[in-house]
Amino acid sequence: MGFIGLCGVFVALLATVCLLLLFILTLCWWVFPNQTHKKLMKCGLGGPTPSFPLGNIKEMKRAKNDNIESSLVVSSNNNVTHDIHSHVFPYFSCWQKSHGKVFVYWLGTEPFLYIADAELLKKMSAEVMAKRWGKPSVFRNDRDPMFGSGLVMVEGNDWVRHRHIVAPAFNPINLKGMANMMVESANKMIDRWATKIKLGEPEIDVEREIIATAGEIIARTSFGMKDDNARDVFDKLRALQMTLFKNNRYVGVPFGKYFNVKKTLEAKRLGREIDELLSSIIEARKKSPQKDSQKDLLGLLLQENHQVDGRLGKTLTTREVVDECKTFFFGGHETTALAITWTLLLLAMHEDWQNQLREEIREVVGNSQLDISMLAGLKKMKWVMNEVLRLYPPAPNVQRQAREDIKLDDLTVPNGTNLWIDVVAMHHDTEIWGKDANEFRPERFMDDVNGGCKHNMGYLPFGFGGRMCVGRNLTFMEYKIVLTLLLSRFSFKLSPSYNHSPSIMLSLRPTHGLPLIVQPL
Ligand code: HEM
Repeated sequence: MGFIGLCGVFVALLATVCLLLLFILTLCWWVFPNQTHKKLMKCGLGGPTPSFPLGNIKEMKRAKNDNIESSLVVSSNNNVTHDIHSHVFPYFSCWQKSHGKVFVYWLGTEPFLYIADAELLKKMSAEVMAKRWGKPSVFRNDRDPMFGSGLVMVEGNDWVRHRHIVAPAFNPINLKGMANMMVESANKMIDRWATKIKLGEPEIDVEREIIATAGEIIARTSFGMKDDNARDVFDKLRALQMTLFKNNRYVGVPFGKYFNVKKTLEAKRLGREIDELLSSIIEARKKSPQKDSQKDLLGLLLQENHQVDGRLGKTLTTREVVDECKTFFFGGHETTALAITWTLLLLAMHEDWQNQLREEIREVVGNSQLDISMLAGLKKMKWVMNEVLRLYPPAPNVQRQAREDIKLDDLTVPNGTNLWIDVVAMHHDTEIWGKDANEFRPERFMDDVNGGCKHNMGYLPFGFGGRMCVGRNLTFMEYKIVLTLLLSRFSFKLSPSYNHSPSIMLSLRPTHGLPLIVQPL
């Protein structure tokens, strides 16, 4: 065969490969997603019309940008409103008006079943056990540098294995050993604030301060912060979070990651460096003669791993332990910090509750040193926490992906369907909470763990079913320790410069920080 003949064969081969690729992409981006969409529409569901390749992202971004600069102040008494759903999820709130509490919308080429209906969720979780749920592949890929194959993202039997090893580390007896680390980090922050106040600067951005402190606490409780390697990991984890979430994102859009190649590559580099540093910390720990005396989560994971070593399917590899450490950091610090931050906003607005909590602290702790056994006595503080997590849930949504067809009465959710559960909408729904759903009333939790909600799936700050948050005991402890120390030293007032504009950046946070006027007692 001559040169021209060879070229012809090569061109024909290339054309075949291109056609095949085009065929596969058409199937993945158009045919399969539209089949799912049609099946859901046949069950009577509606939703906004998508366009290719962005789906409904354009409308979502437009609505979000319109809201970001606006503030939710009720002008009469300069008070803020807690009716935040239409502000943080303006697109969902708008689509709910036309399509109800369950509808289909699209992120890029991925249809999502939107759910703000507690009853439907109850039926689904009764039908599908934790192990049989998946997590949307688009989010698993997008958040790979943060969570890898950590507990938040793993599925099936791997999830069961990880959960069996990770959950015992968070039992209250193990957590006791971490209380001192929390007290030390909180006291460092308190000293910083006291110095600022002495210098005549009583206005403090408590959000920034508390996120930094909670980051330090989670790093210390997860993998220790004794050496430079650990500090380096901590700095890089924070940088990774900024890189991933300050970036304009196009999740679900074909090649969306590459719209900002620089940021994507930076995230990959940081992810790689963090993995290497954490691996070296873990290997050093395994060889350390004092490894059993280190009471952080990593020490407990390695012990747990060691105890069951040899039994099939019950151990984590070093790679998996790395991913769990990252998962604790990303899943645990900002969520807890935001629970404390929103609490300080609400206490600054409700001086009566600030005083009630201070009184309770006086009764329970008195002049003694704060001891972990006292925390259970802080009952009103628990009601306040529950109410804050209802009004401002740091984890504002939960996602799932069906791994099989799910049949519920008239609705069939096809295998592969992504689900988006809108926790903010459910927590503010007057149909299940009553007319005062948007008011701060901690006493609703006095005699009822569900806060008087008419539906037991209407309150989901820590998720639901077997995948319920594994770190919630750690949060309860940290919340009570930090708040007790803060309320014992300072009083809080809202600064006139506060602009109430909650927004979603993975978690639900105050867009412009939380400046408070802090005074020593
Ligand atoms: C206020 C604080 C917190 C909130 C609001 C929160 C919220 C949640 C929610 C909603 C889920 C369920 C996600 C889903 O079903 O897809 C979850 C799961 C999880 N959380 Fe938390 N979390 C908090 C604190 C923590 C802490 C302190 C840690 C660890 C240090 C942690 C680690 C995890 C892990 C590993 C999972 C995955 C559990 C599983 O899938 O089996 N969280 N969290």
